[in-house]
Amino acid sequence: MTFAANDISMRFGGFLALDHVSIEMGESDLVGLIGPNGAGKSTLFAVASGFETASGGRVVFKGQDVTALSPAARARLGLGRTFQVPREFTHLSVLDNLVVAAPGQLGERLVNVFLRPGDIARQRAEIVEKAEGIADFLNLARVIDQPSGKLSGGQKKLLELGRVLMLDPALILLDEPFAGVNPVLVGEISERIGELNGRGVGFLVVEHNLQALSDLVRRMYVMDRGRIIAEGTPDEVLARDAVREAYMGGVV
Ligand SMILES: Nc1ncnc2c1ncn2[C@@H]1O[C@H](COP(=O)(O)OP(=O)(O)OP(=O)(O)O)[C@@H](O)[C@H]1O
Repeated sequence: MTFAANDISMRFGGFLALDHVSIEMGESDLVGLIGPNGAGKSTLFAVASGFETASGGRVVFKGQDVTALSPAARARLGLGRTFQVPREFTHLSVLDNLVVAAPGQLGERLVNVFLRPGDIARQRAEIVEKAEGIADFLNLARVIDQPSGKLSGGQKKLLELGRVLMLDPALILLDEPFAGVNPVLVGEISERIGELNGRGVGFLVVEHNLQALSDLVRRMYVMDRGRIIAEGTPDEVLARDAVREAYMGGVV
């Protein structure tokens, strides 16, 4: 087991956004998380990645209790996330957006700028090379010098994925990778996720495009009103009455 959210509750005032939610993922798992608006998916992501502290429960990653760790500390352990609305620096180029996402850069500490300029240059060259490799893999090489604000919606999603890949993650929490993306790029993003998964990267994917998600993942959790209401293969889960009812009274 690589990742587990155990018995997570999240209370906002009198409102219980997460009600004893548990999910588990094995190594290199590829799992979906679906549910109607307001079900609690984003809140669960926020708790899993450390952006919110749950009212109860534990988050375990690679056998370690990470419940009290910051998002950055979790990222250093290999737990990465993307956001529903991409958070790239729009005025920076694609390359620079990837470069600044690399963790632990020597040049961040002023003392190193004076004492270790050679090391900084070497590290920078390595990071640029890694960023170029990732841009190639994501089919962003053509636009690598463009300001990222000029990218299409789908390219921004790819860049967001690229920024997480700079962390060498073992597990990526992907928040709506297909939202606002044209169908051709949906296919391309799915392919890249599949390839990364084949190389051992695990994914938990929140997505409203149930067709594209069903084609991608092996297993799905369904949330409704703060609870997990179903778990299984996409076909199993989408056939269940409770799931169909949760979605607009039966129209999935
Ligand atoms: N910081 C907060 N303060 C108060 N209520 C919150 C907060 N964050 C989320 N909620 C509430 O918790 C519930 C779950 O929200 P959440 O965003 O997790 O749902 P979701 O499943 O991700 O929905 P969507 O698919 O629309 O993104 C909602 O009713 C939301 O209003």
